[in-house]
Amino acid sequence: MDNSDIIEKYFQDLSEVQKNQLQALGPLYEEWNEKINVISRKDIEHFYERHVLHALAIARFMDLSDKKILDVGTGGGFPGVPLAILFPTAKFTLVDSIGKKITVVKEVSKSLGLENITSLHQRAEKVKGTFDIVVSRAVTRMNNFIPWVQQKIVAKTPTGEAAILALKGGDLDEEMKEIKRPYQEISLSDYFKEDFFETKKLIYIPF
Ligand SMILES: C[S@@+](CC[C@H](N)C(=O)[O-])C[C@H]1O[C@@H](n2cnc3c(N)ncnc32)[C@H](O)[C@@H]1O
Repeated sequence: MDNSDIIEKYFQDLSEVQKNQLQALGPLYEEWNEKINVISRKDIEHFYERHVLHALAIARFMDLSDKKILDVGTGGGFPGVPLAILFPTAKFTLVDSIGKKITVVKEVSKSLGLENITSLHQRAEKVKGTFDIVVSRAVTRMNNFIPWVQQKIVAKTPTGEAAILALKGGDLDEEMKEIKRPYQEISLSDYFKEDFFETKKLIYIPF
C-alpha cells in the first residue's frame, strides 16, 4: 500500500490529529477490506492516491468547514470519510443502500474517533432533512441522481452555498447534456499531477 505522504504533499496545514487519522486510515481499510470488500483488491495498493486524495479533490474546490453534507452512495466511506477528517467542524451524513458497506463506515469512524459522521443504511431517496452540500463518487448518471437529492439541498443563508459536488471519470458530455441546469466541470489534473487524475473530473452544480 502507498502511504499518506501524498496527502501531506498537497495539504500542508494538517493538524497532528488529522495526520494521525490519515495515517491510520490505510491499515484500517486494509483490515476491513479483508472482511467486507469495499475497495477493489488491486486498487488498495493505491489507496491514498486513488481513494483518499481523490476524495479530497472536493476540499480543493470548496471549503466545507461548518457545512452540513450528505454523501450519497458512500460505499465504504468515499468521499465522506476523508472529507470528515479534513473538515472536523462540518457535519457529515453518509448513506448507502448496502448494509455491510455502512458497517465498514461505522467501524472506521469509531476507530478514528470521527464524531462528525452519521452513517445510514438507507436508499438516498428516503433520507430526511436538508443539507448544504451533496457529494458523491461513482454512483449513477446525473439525471437519475438529481431527483434523489434536489429537495434536500437548501442554502441556509442567502449567501450560503448549496450544491452537488460529484466525482466522476471519463467523457461526461453525453451525461451532462441530459441535465437542464448550469454546471461546472473541473479537471482534477489541475489539482493533482499523478497520471490517475488525468481523466478524472469534479462536477459542480450550484443550487
Ligand atoms: C460504485 S459504488 C461507489 C462507492 C463509493 N462512493 C466509492 O466511490 O468508493 C456505488 C455505491 O452506490 C450505492 N447506491 C446506489 N444507489 C443507491 C441509492 N439509491 N441509495 C443509496 N446508495 C446507493 C451502492 O450501494 C454502492 O455502494
